[in-house]
Amino acid sequence: MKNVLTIAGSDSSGGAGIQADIKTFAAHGVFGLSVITAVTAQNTQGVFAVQDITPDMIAKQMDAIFSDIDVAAVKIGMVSQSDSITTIAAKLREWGARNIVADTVMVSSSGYHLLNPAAEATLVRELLPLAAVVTPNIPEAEVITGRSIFTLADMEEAARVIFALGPQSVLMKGGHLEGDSIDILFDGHSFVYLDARRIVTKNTHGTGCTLSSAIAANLSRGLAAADAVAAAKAYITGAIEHSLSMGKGAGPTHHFYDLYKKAGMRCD
Ligand SMILES: Nc1ncnc2c1ncn2[C@@H]1O[C@H](COP(=O)(O)OP(=O)(O)O)[C@@H](O)[C@H]1O
Ligand SMILES: Cc1ncc(COP(=O)(O)O)c(N)n1
Repeated sequence: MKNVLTIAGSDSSGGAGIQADIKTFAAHGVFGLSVITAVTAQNTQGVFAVQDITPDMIAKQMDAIFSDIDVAAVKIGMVSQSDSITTIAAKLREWGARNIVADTVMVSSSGYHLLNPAAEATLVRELLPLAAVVTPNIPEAEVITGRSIFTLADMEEAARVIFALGPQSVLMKGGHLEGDSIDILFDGHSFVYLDARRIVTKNTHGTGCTLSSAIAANLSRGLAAADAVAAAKAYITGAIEHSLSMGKGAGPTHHFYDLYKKAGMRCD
C-alpha cells in the first residue's frame, strides 16, 4: 500500500484539514500519515481559535516519518507562520520528498485568516518551487499574482503567472466564480479544462482540502499529473454531490457514499 502524508492543520469539526485529508486517503486506498501544523477550534459555522504547533515539533514529526517510512506523496495544507513554512520546505528538501501537492490555504471559507498575511510571500517563495501541483483558489491566486480574476481568461493568465513561480503545474480552481465549477490545469505548455456542473449546496466545507489530497493519493499511485487531477476532480464532485447537512453552517463533503450505498445505508 502507498503511504501518503498530509502536512496541515486539524479541524475539530472533521470537514477540512487533516481530518478531510485522512478520509480522502482512506477512500483512495492509500495509507494516511500526518504532520499537524496547528490545532483549530472550528465547526461548520467558523474558526474560533488556532494554536500553532512549534516549528521544532513540526520538524520532529517529519523526521519521525521520513526516517522510517517510504512516503509516496505529500499534500501540504494549512501552515500559518513563516518559520513553520521554512522548516517544512527545508525538511521536504532534506528528505527528498516526491509528488508534493501544495494547497495554498490562506483564508477559510468562513473568513478566518489561516495563513498569517505576513507569511504569504514565504509560502510562495518556499513551497511553490517544491510542488508537482499547486492548487490555488481564486482569492488565493489574486493574492499571489496581485491581479483580480473575473473570467476564465483571467484564470489562465493567473495560472501562467503562478507557474512562473516554480511549480511543475498549476491547478487554478474556479469554485469561486459564477456558473459551472471549472478548474484549469496548466503545465507550462497547455491548458486542460476540468468542467463540472455547479452543485447547489451550502455544504462545501473542506472541498479544497479534499481535492488536493485526492490529487496526492492519485500521484502516489503513479498517475501523471493530468490524470491525477482529472480523477480528483471527479472525486470532489461526487463528494460535494453527497455532502452532509451537519451542524448549523457549511457541512462537510462525503467520502464514503459508494460504500454506504453498497451496504444499503442512507448516505445523505
Ligand atoms: N458548488 C460546487 N459544485 C461543484 N464543484 C464545486 C463547487 N464548489 C467548489 N467546487 C469544486 O471544488 C474544488 C475546490 O473548490 P474551490 O471552492 O475553488 O476551492 P477552495 O475549497 O480552496 O476554496 C474545485 O474543483 C471546485 O471547482
Ligand atoms: C485546518 C483547516 N485547514 C483548511 C481549511 C480550509 O477549508 P475551507 O476553505 O473549506 O474552510 C480549514 N477550514 N481548516
